[in-house]
Amino acid sequence: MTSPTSTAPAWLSLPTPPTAELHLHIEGTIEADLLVAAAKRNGVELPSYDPAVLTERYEHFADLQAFLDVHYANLAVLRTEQDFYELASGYLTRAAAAGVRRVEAFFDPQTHVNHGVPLGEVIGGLSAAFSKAEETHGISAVLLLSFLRDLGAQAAEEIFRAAMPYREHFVGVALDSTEVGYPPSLFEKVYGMAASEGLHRVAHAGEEGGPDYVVEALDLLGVERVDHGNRALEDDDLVRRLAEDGTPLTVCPLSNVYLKGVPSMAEHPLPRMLEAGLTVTINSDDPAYFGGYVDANYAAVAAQFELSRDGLAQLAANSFEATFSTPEQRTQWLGEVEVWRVAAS
Ligand SMILES: Nc1ncnc2[nH]cnc12
Ligand SMILES: [Zn+2]
Repeated sequence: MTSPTSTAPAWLSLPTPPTAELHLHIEGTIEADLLVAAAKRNGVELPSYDPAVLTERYEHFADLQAFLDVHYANLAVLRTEQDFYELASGYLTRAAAAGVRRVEAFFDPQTHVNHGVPLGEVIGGLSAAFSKAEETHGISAVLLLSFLRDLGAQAAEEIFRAAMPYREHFVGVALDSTEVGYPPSLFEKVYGMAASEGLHRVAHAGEEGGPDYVVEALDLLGVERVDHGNRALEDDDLVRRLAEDGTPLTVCPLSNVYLKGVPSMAEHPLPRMLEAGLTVTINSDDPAYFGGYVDANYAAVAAQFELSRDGLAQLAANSFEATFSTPEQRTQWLGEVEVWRVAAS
């Protein structure tokens, strides 16, 4: 994997710009130490209890599905409200060190409910950590309830109804898991239900699915951001539309390399996205699996594409502009980016 080298410009040694993280699966932050500890205390079998053996597998995913198979198997270790609290607290501690000021994180309730964990324990643990993130870590943190597309539309509607008693604990809905074969059109009804509840809407599209998946997410689900969106580049009209509308893409560079969406960081479409005038944001997706947190993603693209400090500050500003936050919060964070940009010169 690409990492900053000794030939990197001096300003790269400065911390990552203050940033928002808008494409982060909270379950994808499960580091091997929590994985092993939770497995032991909950009596869940793992293929190994050696963190080095467990994480060695993460270097060799053939594609998205190969990752998801390992990821979902690992998540069987999470059983109690305390497990979810520790998961979220661990992430927030690492995110604060990586420069994150705002996180809008996905959680996949269906995974846990299907493991027999009550929904209230999942949401209780995550939201307990998130609601004190500002005080503890200086991070504004909110949740997006994500539907597993491969479980289908009916299951999505069921979990959505079940989550309504916890409505105040999440600000939007999302769509993730196996993409190809599960187009956004299947989820039009549940996204309509979410819109009626005043929830924000985002969806993974164009990670492995074609540009038609991105068009459907925009037209049928009414998404305000596209998660990944890489394959939108195959459709010039779509690229023009995304650029004109300023629709943010939550791009995950290291994830794309680890899951073979791109053959190498050198071939990542980020420069083409920027040239096309797309509103790109940088994110970590599942950082426990893909070589690092959001700072590692900034560092990887900065080193690979020799981004200027202004370029990095623009990516950070895009991330804050793309948040579901208040104008006052955005003004505050954009000011912090400007301070970073000037200090980095
Ligand atoms: N990159 C990704 N794409 C789709 N679903 C996911 N779930 C966790 N990470 C994912
Ligand atoms: Zn993702």
